[in-house]
Amino acid sequence: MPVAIFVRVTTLRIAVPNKGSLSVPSEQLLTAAGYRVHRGNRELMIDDARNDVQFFFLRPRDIALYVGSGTLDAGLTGRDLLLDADTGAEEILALGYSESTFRFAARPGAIADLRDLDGRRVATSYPGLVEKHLAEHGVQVKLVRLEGAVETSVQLGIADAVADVVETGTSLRNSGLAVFGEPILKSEAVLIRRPAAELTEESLAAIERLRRRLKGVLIARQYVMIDYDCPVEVQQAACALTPGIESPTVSPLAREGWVAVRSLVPRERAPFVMDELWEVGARAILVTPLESSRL
Ligand SMILES: Nc1ncnc2c1ncn2[C@@H]1O[C@H](COP(=O)(O)OP(=O)(O)OP(=O)(O)O)[C@@H](O)[C@H]1O
Ligand SMILES: O=P(O)(O)OC[C@H]1O[C@H](OP(=O)(O)OP(=O)(O)O)[C@H](O)[C@@H]1O
Ligand SMILES: [Mg+2]
Repeated sequence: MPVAIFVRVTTLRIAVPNKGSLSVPSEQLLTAAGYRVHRGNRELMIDDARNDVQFFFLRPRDIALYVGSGTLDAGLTGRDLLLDADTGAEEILALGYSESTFRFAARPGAIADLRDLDGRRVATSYPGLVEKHLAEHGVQVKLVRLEGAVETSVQLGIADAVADVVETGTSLRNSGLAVFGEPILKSEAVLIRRPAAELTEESLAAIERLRRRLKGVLIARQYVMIDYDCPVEVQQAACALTPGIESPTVSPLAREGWVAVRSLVPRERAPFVMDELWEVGARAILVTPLESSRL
């Protein structure tokens, strides 16, 4: 007797980093955006039926491959990994974490300029990115491909220079290396999707919804809501300090000659804006964090 197997067809299949520095902040961001993405038991896939999304937990380095080939619709990865894989997947939103630069480094004084690399051995885990950059500058090197701990390769004598991720610079310093030349790239976590031409209208709309949700959380993290009361005479000066993203909301107060103002201010500016508002005569100044937004 034939057995009917019910397979749910999801609108969106999304790749999420399963380890490394992208993994925890990616899960936190998706959770804050209302997705069920927490892996209680090292699951390889989570079916978030309520949002009509399936999440696949993959190595960060492989994510651009899955998305570029159309196996998955969207994913979270690093810009450097996306460009290294060069699969046709498109960056559609910068996510603001796992920030780094990608740079050349060598023993101090050994190599000063990109052109000095000609004919030398360069170690990297990002061969695609490095080859493309060097080709654009007409420089030919012997690439040494490594999985990680790239900085150690010069000390161990298998390379003359490295091209690697730099954040604080501690790894380079500990290996007795110094950067040279211009940064190859500024990287951070990014949301990527299949080339738009390959997506159905329904999938495109679902990815746009995902993008808007993630952006809403990022904006909520960057801004706080500020509320204050002020005399009508200083309203203009106060509003100039809190212009908001579009325009502040001004409402009349029961107290004659006073208004209440509500606006968004960048989180790190909030204490300074509060001081300045007080100086112009605003009172009852309150700051509240945002959980999410849709602007
Ligand atoms: N120290 C770091 N600071 C900021 N971003 C980093 C750092 N190391 C790696 N990244 C970024 O994290 C992303 C993922 O890189 P990768 O897969 O190498 O993860 P990882 O955090 O280095 O973990 P692992 O080395 O265990 O694989 C890349 O976009 C890379 O630029
Ligand atoms: O400038 P820093 O703050 O030192 O950070 C940069 C280092 O961090 C990452 O290394 P990771 O620990 O992931 O090891 P890996 O090189 O083996 O990936 C990256 O590959 C660099 O080596
Ligand atoms: Mg690493």
